[in-house]
Amino acid sequence: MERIKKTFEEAEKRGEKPLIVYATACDPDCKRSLDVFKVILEYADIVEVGMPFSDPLADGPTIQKAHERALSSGANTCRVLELVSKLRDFSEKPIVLMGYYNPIFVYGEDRFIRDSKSAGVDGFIVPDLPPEEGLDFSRKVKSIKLSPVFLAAPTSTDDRLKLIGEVTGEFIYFVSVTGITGERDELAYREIEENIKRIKEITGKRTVVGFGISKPQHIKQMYNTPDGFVVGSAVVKRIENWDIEGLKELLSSLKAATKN
Ligand SMILES: O=P(O)(O)OC[C@@H](O)[C@@H](O)c1c[nH]c2ccccc12
Repeated sequence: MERIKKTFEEAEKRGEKPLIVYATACDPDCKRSLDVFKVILEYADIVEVGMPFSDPLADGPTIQKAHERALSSGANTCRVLELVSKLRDFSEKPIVLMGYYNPIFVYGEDRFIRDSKSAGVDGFIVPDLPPEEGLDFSRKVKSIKLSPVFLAAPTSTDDRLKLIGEVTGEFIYFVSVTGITGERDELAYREIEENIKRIKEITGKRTVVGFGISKPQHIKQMYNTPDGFVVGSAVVKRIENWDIEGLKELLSSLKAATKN
């Protein structure tokens, strides 16, 4: 939890908001993925590493294909954790693992949490683990000072947000749309800001926004309210095209937008 907290606090002091960058681990394979994440770490404040899974139900076509590429290159939980520990060798930035529950269950929940901690993971996003079912997971993760990250959606009721606030760790992830991951031209800025205000009032937790963000203007249009911005599909698209220069340009323009 420490690295994440420190990142938010330091960004706040600098008058910035953390840029959280998602990519799928081992896309297109574990070796090249290490190089991709090294590039990402030059720009991102927090890195979100996706664990490849055959049925990523919250993901749109761009990220689905990334999961497929990674799986066909032989990715599995051990290799994802190996990748994280290699990243840890040269960066102290927070690393949050995004993984569906099934592979975690198969690996063994306790073993997974323990091995993630040794690899240098700071937090977990498990999109198919609702807060009601995530109490145990949350307790275990918090007890070793890591951060469970729960999702809130535009449809979350006040009661549900209260529960989400209790089980989540350092921050909440507000999903900007009721739908799947993927780039969007425009976002419902005012509605997003109203929802995030409501979430922060009810839970007292920092709240970041993701789903659909792919341009600096998206961040600028709602700069004041969220505590951080997540970008995924736009990044994964550059990886799919193996356009590393394009990836650097994208990340540098997005990072610039997170500075006030
Ligand atoms: O791809 P987008 O629309 O930029 O959204 C971020 C998202 O990719 C990343 O946070 C993520 C990837 N898979 C997820 C599943 C659930 C929640 C979040 C995610």
